[in-house]
Amino acid sequence: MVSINNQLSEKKVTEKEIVVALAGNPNTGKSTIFNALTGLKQHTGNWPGKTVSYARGNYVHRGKSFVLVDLPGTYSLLANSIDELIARDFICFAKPDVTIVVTDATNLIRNLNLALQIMEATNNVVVAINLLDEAERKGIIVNIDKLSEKLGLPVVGTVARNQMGLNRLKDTIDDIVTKKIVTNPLKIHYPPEIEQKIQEMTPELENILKGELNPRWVALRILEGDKTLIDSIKQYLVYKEIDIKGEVALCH
Ligand SMILES: Nc1nc2c(ncn2[C@@H]2O[C@H](COP(=O)(O)OP(=O)(O)OP(=O)(O)O)[C@@H](O)[C@H]2O)c(=O)[nH]1
Ligand SMILES: [Mg+2]
Repeated sequence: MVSINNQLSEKKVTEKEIVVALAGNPNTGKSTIFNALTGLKQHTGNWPGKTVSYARGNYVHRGKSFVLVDLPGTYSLLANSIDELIARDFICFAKPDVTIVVTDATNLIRNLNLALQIMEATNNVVVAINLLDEAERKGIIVNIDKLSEKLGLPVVGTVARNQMGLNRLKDTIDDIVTKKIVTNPLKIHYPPEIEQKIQEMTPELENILKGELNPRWVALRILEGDKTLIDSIKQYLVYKEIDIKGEVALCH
C-alpha cells in the first residue's frame, strides 16, 4: 500500500501538480471514471470493495496535467475501517485540489450522506451523479440543477460506463482549480448544545491546526471521540505538541 506520507512528500516535490481524488460509496463507478480519464486499468466489477488501496494516474485537459487518485469505496469518513481511514486521511492530509464524490443515482439518500461528510472537511467538491442510465431504467429522475443549488457546489450527471458526462466533469474540475467556480458547500447545523461545544473548541483548534484542517470538522470528530483523527493529525501535521488527553478533555 502506498503511504500517504509518500504521497504528501511527492506532492511537495512537484508543487504544481493538480491532484483530484475520486471518493464515494462502494460500487458507484469511481474506478470506471478513473480508467476512462487516465486510460489505466484499475479493476472494476459489480461487487463492492474492489479498490482496496488507492491508484494514481494522469490525464490532460485544457492543456494541463491532472493527477487522478482512485480511493477505496466508503460509506463514511469516520475511519471505522482501513478503507475509510485511507479515504479520510487522503482527503484531509494529502489535500487534493478537488474531490469528486461519485454517487449512485439510484441510491442518492445513502450516497449523499458521505458527500455531506466530505463537504464538512473540504470546500473543493464536485458531486458526480453516476449510473444515470440505471436510474432512468428504474424511473428515477434526478434534478441535477436543484441538487447543485441545494448543495452549493457543482453537480454533474454521468454514465461512466459510456463515458457520458465525463468531459463536463473534467471542465468542472478545472473550473474549480482556476476558481471560475467558487463553491459554497451546504453546512449541517447540529443541535444547539453541539454547536456551542464547537464554538468553545474552535479558537484552540485554530491555533493548533494553523489553517491545515477545518477546525469545525476536527471539533466534530473530537466530540465523537474519534481518536484516529488525533493520531493522523500527529502523524501528518507533525504537531507533536498535541496532547491527546488534553484534546479529548475539550469535549467534557
Ligand atoms: N450501468 C452502469 N454501470 C456502471 C456505470 N458506471 C460504472 N458501472 C458499473 O458499475 C460497476 C462498479 O464500477 P466500479 O468502477 O468498479 O465501482 P467503484 O466505485 O470503483 O467500486 P469500489 O472500488 O468497490 O468502491 C462495474 O460493473 C461498472 O461497469 C454507469 O454509469 N452505468
Ligand atoms: Mg474501485
